[in-house]
Amino acid sequence: QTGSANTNPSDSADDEYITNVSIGTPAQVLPLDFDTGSSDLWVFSSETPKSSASGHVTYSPSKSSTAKKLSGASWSITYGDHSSSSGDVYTDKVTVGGFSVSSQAVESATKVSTQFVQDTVISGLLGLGFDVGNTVKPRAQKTWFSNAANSLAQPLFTADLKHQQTGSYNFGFIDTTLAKGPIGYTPADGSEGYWGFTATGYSVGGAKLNRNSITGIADTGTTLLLLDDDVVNAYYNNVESAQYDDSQQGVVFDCSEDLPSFSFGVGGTTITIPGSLINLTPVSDGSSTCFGGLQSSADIGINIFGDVALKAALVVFDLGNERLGWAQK
Ligand SMILES: O=C(CNCCc1c[nH]c2ccccc12)Nc1scc(-c2ccccc2)c1C(=O)NCc1ccccc1
Repeated sequence: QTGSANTNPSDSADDEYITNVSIGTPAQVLPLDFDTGSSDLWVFSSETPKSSASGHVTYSPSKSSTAKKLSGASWSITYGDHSSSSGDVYTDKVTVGGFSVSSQAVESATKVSTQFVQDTVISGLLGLGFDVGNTVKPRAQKTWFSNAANSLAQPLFTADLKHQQTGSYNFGFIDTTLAKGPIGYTPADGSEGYWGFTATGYSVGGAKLNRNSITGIADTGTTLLLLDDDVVNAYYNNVESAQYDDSQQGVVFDCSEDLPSFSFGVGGTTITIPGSLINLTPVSDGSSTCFGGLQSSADIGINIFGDVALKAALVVFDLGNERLGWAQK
């Protein structure tokens, strides 16, 4: 058994990726942000204040014959950017890419922060992190993938995110035709709920990889590639017009710059992010100043290989073998 779902960038900056999910009977289709950096499946619902839910597709458990209230359960999540949501919990049938989980915890939002209220292209998140990261109390719930894993042909999924094109999340199989290079595997550390791993070194502009390892997480729910200052400086020292912009809270440069590539070693293979993927977007419409896709992780305390890095690879999230696979695209 397998599943395969298309995923699309939400806007011209590839800020997030939208995947349609069917919940309940009859199916209610919601656009969700699949997030390997968290472990809750939460949605805008009939219980979300009308003013907050305006413009969003919502889930109505009362309209689903298979919905059941999970009595006494609640959830509350806050992300590093201080966005947050909370609410109560139902179980219902959830289908992703043609594969169904009959009794999935669907976390209904009774409160959502402004950031999510304004982000009307998504109706919530589908966490693909490890179950230990789930916020439901008094008993943590399993992610959709964790519930599906034992019935899938293989207990793994792949992410194939693309710049301004349709990509895919595949469950239970690896479509190697999506990759150009071999898959390099490395152990995954799920103890914090994230898909943690260590890159063995990095290089700028196609030079030979150094041996400075980088430990971080593979996070489809974060837009940027967030790394230590010494790595970020080594990269932008090659970009003539690069400078830190206080108002933008990041490094910006002339949009006309020919950016160098950034490579990292993982599982015996090398993943190269073309410079074009690091030129993320103009700081505002029509501006000739662009915002970098590589930024500092200094004030975060964790390195995040977000969408900017993931777009360069086919990434295998292999729960069965507790490992991550990376292949150049
Ligand atoms: O939370 C996730 C994955 N889900 C994101 C869902 C989401 C959070 N706003 C959203 C808004 C829209 C859609 C999805 C999301 N990843 C991790 S691990 C550590 C941090 C972190 C910890 C401390 C400080 C900073 C980050 C984050 C983080 O906050 N990333 C988002 C971000 C990272 C940097 C800048 C902005 C956001």
